[in-house]
Amino acid sequence: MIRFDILSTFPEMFDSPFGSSLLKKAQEKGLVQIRLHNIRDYTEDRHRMTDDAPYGGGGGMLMKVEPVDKALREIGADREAVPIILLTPQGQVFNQGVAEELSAHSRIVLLCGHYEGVDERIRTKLANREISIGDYVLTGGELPAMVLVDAVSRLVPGVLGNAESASADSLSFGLLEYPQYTRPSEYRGWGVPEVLLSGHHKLITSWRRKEALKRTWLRRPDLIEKLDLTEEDRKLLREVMQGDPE
Ligand SMILES: NC(=O)c1ccc(NC2CCCC2)nc1
Repeated sequence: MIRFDILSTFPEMFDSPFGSSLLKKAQEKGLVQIRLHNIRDYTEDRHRMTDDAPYGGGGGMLMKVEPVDKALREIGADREAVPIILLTPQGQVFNQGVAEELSAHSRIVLLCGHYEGVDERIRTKLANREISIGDYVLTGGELPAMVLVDAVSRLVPGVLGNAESASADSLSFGLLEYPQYTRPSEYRGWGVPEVLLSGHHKLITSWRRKEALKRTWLRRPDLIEKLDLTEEDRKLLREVMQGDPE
């Protein structure tokens, strides 16, 4: 069971991604709980302002610290034990390893910024982690929050059917996915590799491992260095590097 508290000025953005398919089922099964908090509900001025102009001038508006602080105190997130994550391009780059690490927590708080940025005190005094989903700038932290919730939730036991168990993810083993096929075995002259139709599980497993190594080596050689390859892997990789047509 994992509980996400998401602070946002646009909570309605989360309705559809969390209202369908696996994430909806996961909530119905009580495996994942997602609570949305509208930062605007924690403003105290008449205009319910959540942003203001930056000191020192310059264009754009910044997200104010008080409403975020009041929201955090309301949900009672103990800053020591709970990851309070600000989604920001300056953060630690999110990947499968970070998703695995976060899935071990029972509670995660996500702060979604907006406008040109957030008051620095949100970063230094309220959040205790910063995560980026990649090197690009978005209008808000909501989409990164959805990505994080999706990637972490699917690792919670029971969320994925035991068939597609998350542990079988190639990225969990640091490799890209091998080619996958389903019926029909022939379509418009496009066939399926014989080995997959052979029912020979040992051959299928090594074919898949080799294809994953080949694809990773060709597309993401940076991932290869991080692997602790078995002797069998090295043999397969040598064949791949020699352009073995197999
Ligand atoms: N790459 C990212 O994960 C990311 C996160 C937040 C963001 N924009 C937000 C940050 C504060 C104001 C808008 N842009 C990009």
